[in-house]
Amino acid sequence: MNIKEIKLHQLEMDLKNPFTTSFGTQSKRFITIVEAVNTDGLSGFGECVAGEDPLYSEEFMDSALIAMKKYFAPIIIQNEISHPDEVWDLLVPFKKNNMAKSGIEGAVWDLYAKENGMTLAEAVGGKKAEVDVGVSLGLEDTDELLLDRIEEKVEEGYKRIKVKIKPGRDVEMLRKIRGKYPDIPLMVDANSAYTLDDIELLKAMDEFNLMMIEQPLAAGDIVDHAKLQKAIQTPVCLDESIDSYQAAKASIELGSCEIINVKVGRVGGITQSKRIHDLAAEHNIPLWCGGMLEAGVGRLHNIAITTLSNFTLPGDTASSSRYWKEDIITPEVVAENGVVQVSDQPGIGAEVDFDKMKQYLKQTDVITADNDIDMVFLIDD
Ligand SMILES: O=C(O)CCC(=O)C1=CC=C[C@@H](O)[C@@H]1C(=O)O
Ligand SMILES: [Mg+2]
Repeated sequence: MNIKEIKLHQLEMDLKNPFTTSFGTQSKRFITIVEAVNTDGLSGFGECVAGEDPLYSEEFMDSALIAMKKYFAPIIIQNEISHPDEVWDLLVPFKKNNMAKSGIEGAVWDLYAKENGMTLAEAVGGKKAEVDVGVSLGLEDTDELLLDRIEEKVEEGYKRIKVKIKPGRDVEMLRKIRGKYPDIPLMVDANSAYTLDDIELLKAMDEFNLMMIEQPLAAGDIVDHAKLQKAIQTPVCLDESIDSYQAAKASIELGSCEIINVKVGRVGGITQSKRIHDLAAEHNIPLWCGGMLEAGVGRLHNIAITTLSNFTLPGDTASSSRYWKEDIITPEVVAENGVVQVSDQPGIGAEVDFDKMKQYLKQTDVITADNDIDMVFLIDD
């Protein structure tokens, strides 16, 4: 592959509806679209999913942008790459910054697939022609408003409903949901809002026949998650805790979860997602692909990874129109009856539409071979 420049398109996009979790409410996304251009002028696209503030994880948009600009983009341009799996090895001396790494790596994956006339799904080794999707609903001011939202999404045919919970908005809210919808595939996501002191409350959720409870305890608490999983029947699913292959391995060995939510950005990209996929498959731990309120590029990457066989549970890859008045890709992602068709076009399978993107674009930085890797340390070969 001959990558001659990397462009970092910085977007500010209004969400159609504010999204509330146990750690706060957001109504905008600041997203960087990474464009890797080869010497023939062909472009591959990735998306950096870092949050606006370091609340979901330690990474945030400004830190990720600096990491991409200062380190990761120049390194990718200045090194020979024959396959995108090599990106991880080139970046491995740099600790964490996984969402920044993944944004860059994603663009290289898309470019690689396009250079080889393959879909991104084929390039990652996926076989499915369509994937099942669910929907993730934020907290609403009242349970009644949440029930309205659920009704809408059930009617749209999503394959599972995920609702956010936090202390004070949990058991009673779930009782109302189950009262109205005794049988829908339902799961909850706590975004680390509880501790083991809440074990009786978490046990009480067993009565709701939930598909899983996602990330009830702190990200670093894989030991406590193992204790919790032994005490409750509801499968624990880890999200924030799984920030690497090693974290996945430790969590599986300790019995900290029965399900893993793979977010490509959180684990450092597609190559690491595949490693976690294979490890989980060996241990019969089912996966699903979590969302980060992505624009179209990230959404298509998520669809591609979901085509791997052990992504057996519906992911968060809902229709573009659930999030945006207008997405930046043509065609947009459309879920019909909870199913998204995987595009048969090369790479991510849709065009990044610069005309549409213009309305959101704040700035584009271009990194070329002339950009030095501005480091104090020298890295040994
Ligand atoms: O993209 C989606 O629809 C999923 C949104 C979602 O649930 C999340 C997005 C970003 C950070 C978190 O709040 C959260 C999650 O924890 O999964
Ligand atoms: Mg989550």
